[in-house]
Amino acid sequence: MTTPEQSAERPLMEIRDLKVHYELRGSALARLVGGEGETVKAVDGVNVALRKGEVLGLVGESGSGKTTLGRALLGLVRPTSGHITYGDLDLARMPQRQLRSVRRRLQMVFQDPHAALNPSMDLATAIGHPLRIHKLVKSKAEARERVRETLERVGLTPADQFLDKLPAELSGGQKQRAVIARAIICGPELLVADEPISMLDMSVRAKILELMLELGRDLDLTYVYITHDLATAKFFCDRVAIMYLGRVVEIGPTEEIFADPKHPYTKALLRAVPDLDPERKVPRDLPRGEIPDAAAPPHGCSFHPRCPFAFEPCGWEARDLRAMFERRWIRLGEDALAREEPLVGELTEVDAHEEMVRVRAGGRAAELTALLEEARADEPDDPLWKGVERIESDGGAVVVRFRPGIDPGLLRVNAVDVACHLHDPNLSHDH
Ligand SMILES: Nc1ncnc2c1ncn2[C@@H]1O[C@H](COP(=O)(O)OP(=O)(O)OP(=O)(O)O)[C@@H](O)[C@H]1O
Repeated sequence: MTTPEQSAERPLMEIRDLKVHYELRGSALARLVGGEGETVKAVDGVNVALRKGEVLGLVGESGSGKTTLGRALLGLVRPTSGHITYGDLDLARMPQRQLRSVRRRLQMVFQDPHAALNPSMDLATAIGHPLRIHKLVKSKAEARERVRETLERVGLTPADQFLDKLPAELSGGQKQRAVIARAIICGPELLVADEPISMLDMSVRAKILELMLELGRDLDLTYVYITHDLATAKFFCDRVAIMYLGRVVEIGPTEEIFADPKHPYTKALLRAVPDLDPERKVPRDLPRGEIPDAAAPPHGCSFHPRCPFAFEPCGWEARDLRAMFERRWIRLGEDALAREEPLVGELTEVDAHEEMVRVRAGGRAAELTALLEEARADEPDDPLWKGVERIESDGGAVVVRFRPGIDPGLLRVNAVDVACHLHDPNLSHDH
């Protein structure tokens, strides 16, 4: 059965299995010894259908891939694979030359209005520029008239007083209004707004968002709003997509995401709101660990090393065991480190994505096994232990085997799609 929502009109844009991977060349030394560069998976398999007229928020910590995804939607970044269907076109595969003509309909509002405007160009020239590029006006006078109307629309009034101004003569809020004017002057359908208010004074932030909402209604715009700030996402967005390491981990109506977040990462982000420090990008109470490196994302669910609810299928690997020891030594101090580190020395060098780890214990296999059991007894609730299937001796070595990890896909729960095994009725767990 299709719900009214599903049977609604065709999406404005459909993003399917989109990947943007960057090849890093690697250090000179690594290349000399034949090593390969790393690949940063900035966007790693995103599926989203953008509905006409909606405001979709892309929310996540720094490095989660929001900007890369937003830029890919406008053809400003070449995807590695996947599709971006816009009308009958696939923007992911279009040659740059053809993309240029589509870009009139797809515009971006940047974070820094000071950098977005050429300091030596007056507003009439700067805002009118796209009209001339896309040959939408016949004369300078016509362009000036269109700019005048657009300035009125964005609240830079009386427009005549702004036409000949230079950016330096404007306040931050006025500059962002000018940037918005330039973005809407060619009649776009989609605006990707990347942190459009984060560099503005607190006093003008709400006014800019209100202006964008008003323009959205009047001009039938669709917005992708990129932010790490959940408070503004709650105010501004119809739907929110929570991103983590290049993937959408939860997406749904803003109201439901805020009232009943399903992914442990979304829950952790929401606990950090309201926030007294708007500059802080990483929620203080996020579970252990930093956001991992996008060049070597964790196995299975990328969030599992930080997730307090992680369980058997979440993607345990050798690195998690090493991280457990690092936490243990921070907790127990120098003495434990001096005593235990030589025993698990090889383990601390393990970096691979391995579902098993073999540590040559140099004749001390029994001691190492005992240490692992001691660590488990000390912190039995550490989710890592759910992932450890077996610890066994093999000759002089100790082998730790992990349960096989499964990559979580998006599952529908109420009105929300969430990529988390906790919500998969086919996987047994005790939460
Ligand atoms: N041109 C590039 N070359 C290599 N890596 C890149 C490039 N652009 C982005 N990345 C990497 O891709 C990942 C995602 O970056 P992106 O800027 O999209 O994230 P973000 O969520 O927008 O972060 P922020 O909020 O800090 O802008 C990061 O690890 C980043 O370092």
